[in-house]
This record gives sequence, C-alpha cells and structure tokens, in this order.
Amino acid sequence: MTNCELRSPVGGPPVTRTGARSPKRVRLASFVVPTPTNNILSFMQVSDASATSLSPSNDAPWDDLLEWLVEGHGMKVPEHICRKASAGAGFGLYAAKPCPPSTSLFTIPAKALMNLRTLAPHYPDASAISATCLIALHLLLNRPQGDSASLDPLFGPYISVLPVDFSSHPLAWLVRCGREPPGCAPCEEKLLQALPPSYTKSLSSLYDRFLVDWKNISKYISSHPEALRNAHAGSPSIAAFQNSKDPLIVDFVWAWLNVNTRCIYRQLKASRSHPDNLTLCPILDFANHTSDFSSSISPVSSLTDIWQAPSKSPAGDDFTFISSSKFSYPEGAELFLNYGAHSNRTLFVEYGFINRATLDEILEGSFSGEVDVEDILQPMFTSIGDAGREARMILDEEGYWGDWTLHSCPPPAYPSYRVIVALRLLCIFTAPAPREQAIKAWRETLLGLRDRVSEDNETAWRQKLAICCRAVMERAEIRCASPGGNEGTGEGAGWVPWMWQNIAQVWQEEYYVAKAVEISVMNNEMF
Ligand SMILES: C[S@@+](CC[C@H](N)C(=O)[O-])C[C@H]1O[C@@H](n2cnc3c(N)ncnc32)[C@H](O)[C@@H]1O
Repeated sequence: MTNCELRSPVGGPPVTRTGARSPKRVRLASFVVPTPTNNILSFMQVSDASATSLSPSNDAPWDDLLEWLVEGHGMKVPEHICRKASAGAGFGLYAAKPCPPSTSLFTIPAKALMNLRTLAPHYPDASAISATCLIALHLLLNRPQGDSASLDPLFGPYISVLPVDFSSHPLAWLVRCGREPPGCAPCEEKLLQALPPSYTKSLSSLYDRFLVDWKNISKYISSHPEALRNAHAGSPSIAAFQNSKDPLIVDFVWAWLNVNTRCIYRQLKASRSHPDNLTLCPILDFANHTSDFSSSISPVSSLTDIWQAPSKSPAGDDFTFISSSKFSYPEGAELFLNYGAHSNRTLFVEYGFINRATLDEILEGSFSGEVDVEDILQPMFTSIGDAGREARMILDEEGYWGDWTLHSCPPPAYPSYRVIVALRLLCIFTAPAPREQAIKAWRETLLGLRDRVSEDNETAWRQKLAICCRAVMERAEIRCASPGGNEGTGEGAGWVPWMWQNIAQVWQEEYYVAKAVEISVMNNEMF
C-alpha cells in the first residue's frame, strides 16, 4: 500500500463517501491518458509544460475533486498532499512527498471556494441571509442522494467528497432525539445524558444557533421560492422549509454541520470581524486539528490580509496554504491545521471530538485542561438568598457573572480571573463584616488599584475555591466509576465506543483539573 492509498476510515467520524465516481464526469480528451489496468483517473496536463501528473489514488471522489479543481478551475496539481484515513478522525490530509518547512502545498482558485461571493450570484436577494445560511442552503439543495454524486453544476465534485453523515456529532443526536417520535438510537440518548452540565449547556446554545439559522432560511425561502431552482437533490417543497418537524431538518443538520465544522475564516467583507467572512475551502477542509499551532498548515497572506481590505475581484483571491514553517514532514506524515485554542468543551460541541490527553499530561500541566464551574458556583450565590441576588447584580453590572473556568496549564493549575473576582465578591456577601467598604475595595481590585480585598477575604475565597474543586471531583468520580453507557455491550455503530472513550476522558479531565487546582490552593500558590 502506498502512503496515499485509500483505506476506509476507522474509529471516529466523519464518514466520507468512498464509492463510485461521478457518472457525469466529462473528461477533456487532450488531458486524459486512460490507464489500461484500471478505469480510475490518470491524466497528464499536456498543455502545460510545468504540470505534473495527477496519479490515481484509488479514491474516486477525491480524484473527481482534483480533476474538477485542476481541469475546471486551473489549479496547479497539488503534488505534496493526498487524503487518507486518520485513526479516530475520519480522513486527514497527508504528505504525499517530503515537505520541508514552509512547503507550498496547494492554491485553491477563488471560484472553487464556496462562500458568499461565489454563491450570491446564483441566489435572489442573497444579502437577506447570512453566509452560514447561504452555504448551508446550497449544500442542502445539492446533497448527494444515496451513493450517487452531487448533481450540483457549480460545486458537485466538491459536495460529493464531503462527509456523508454526521451521526457521531452531538448536535445530530440532539436534533434526532428532539423529534416526535424520537428519531435517535437509545445509545445517543445515553450519550447526551452522560455529558457534564457545561457541555450540555454549550450544546444547547449550538442547537439554538442551528434553529435560528433554520428559521432564517425558512423565512428566506418563503419570500424567495425561486431560490429552490438551485435544488439538484430532489425538490424540497416550500412547505418543508416552513415546518420544523419536517424530515428536511435532518438533512439540514448535515448541511449546517458541514459549514460549522469545515469553514475557515476568509475576509470577504470590509469589516474584518464581519460574521460572513468565512468560506468552505476544498482540500484544506480535510486537515484535522492539532492543538500545536507551530506544526499547523497556514494560509499565505494575500493582499487582502496585508491591506486588511477585501479583494475587489468578484470571487475574491485564490487561497494558498503552506506547511509549518518550523517542521519538516516525511512522506506519509499527517498534516494538521490548528482550529484555534479551543477547550475540549468547544471542540466536542462544535466539532464532535476532543483532544486526547493522558492523566499525567493533565496533572503535570503539559495538556491545556479546562473545567467550566458555572453550574457549581451559581448555587453558591443562590443559596444565600437576597445577598446572593445582590452579589449577582453587581457581577452582572461589571460583566463578571458566569463563564467561570479552572485551568491546568500553564502550571501551577489555576482558577480564571473571573472565578477569583466572583468568589471574592461572594465572600464579602457571606462575611459578617459591613459590606460597603469591602465592595469598594473589591471594585478597586478590578481597577488594578489594589491586589486583594483583605487578608480575610483572600483566605475565604481560596477556601470556597477548594470546596468548588471538591464538588467537581466528587461528581466526576461518580461518572468515571459509571459513565452511564453501554460501553462494553457493543451497542451502536462503530463510532459509539470511540465516543464513550471521549466522554470518559472528559470526566477525567474534570476530575484532574479540579484536583490540580485544589493542590495549588493547598500549596498556597499565588494566582
Ligand atoms: C475540517 S474536518 C477535517 C476532515 C475530516 N476528518 C473528514 O474526514 O472529512 C473537521 C472534522 O474532522 C474531525 N477531526 C478533526 N480533527 C480531529 C482530531 N484531532 N481528532 C479527531 N477528530 C478530528 C472532526 O469530526 C471534525 O468535525
């Protein structure tokens, strides 16, 4: 097997089409040299002296994608990369040749990027919906049916290479379990119930975002039914868009998650922070995440980045990517992308996976473990009645209510500054001493005018922090002993045992990060 030969993905998600090639392929005769031994793509770009061969990879949808990019959009043959299965992560991008630091990996022509600029000309009044909605709608209207390729004349070969389903993603469980009658497997319900409260809360926010987008698309379709002429995947009716109980919403999960898990930032609007600055980028979107930024693939700065102004050309600029500037990669090495400095909670909820770590890595602080303790601290406020409500009002006014986290890295493990601020105030409200002076002193700590409220307050909040750590540990201990699943029974698809391992690690992370912070408190570490 060569380094780029296709294997079926094993373990985790996503599931990607590996079947037959598109029946609609049109080959340009002068480009194609069919091999006698197989019917898989093999062609020389004879019209271009600098071109190299695009050799068959036994991965038909991928070959179709490359053919579309090279023949249809004039992309230079990407010699350094290929996709193949990555254990526990679906497919990944791999080095097809040795890659010294800063190797130019590939350039995606602007017209092959799926975003606001390339889709808007095909939709009426496209500015009425967000880029996320527009891309998701286009995917929905062109979802491949069964084993067939997407029939979309614009992006068909790209859509055909996207994951066929997102059954291992927690949003998919939530949407299916919320339908009547529940459309999810019993193991999915159990997985949802086994999550830490902060994961459940973040997942619920993701679900809200998903529903808002669905509602906006429904509104858009009812005002612009002619947008449905872009449909090449059956013909969804206008009524299907108006009914959140219609099965179409399950297809929309597929479309929306493709956008949410695969889009990359791309400045297309005048404002750098505009939420529509995103694009689906073929090839790049097969790069899996690394938490190590220095080993990440990165985009080459374009004029857009340098001038911080969007490209004036209608489709935008081409998009070039290079390998890490620090490391060399041998042939066969996986090439990763850094998705951002995300906690495991964010990775799990948004992308459906977590960074794996050993217990030693969490305890030593070499792994960036994080625990959200909002659901433990909030009751500490509510349990003191009016005083707690007043304290909450003050924290709200100052912008410090909620989003309270503990961290293992860099060592020594520590509470976030927001936790310290909240606990200091809580201890003012639970102390017998008059509050007015203490609250003034607390405000001064926020302004950097003093470093503590008082010695007593310092001792008190550290004790409360230790109590909070204990509460996290006790809850996690119960969950680690009995995660609540059918781990050993083999129930569910291949990804289910993998997901139970993720959830087991999530609880271990809760336990050991809290333990590491408790140790820091006992060691009198200064935070
Ligand atoms: C941009 S796609 C990357 C390509 C993807 N693996 C595929 O087969 O299409 C992002 C998705 O890949 C998976 N993924 C990415 N990085 C991962 C990692 N480090 N571990 C496990 N899964 C990962 C997750 O399912 C995530 O939602």
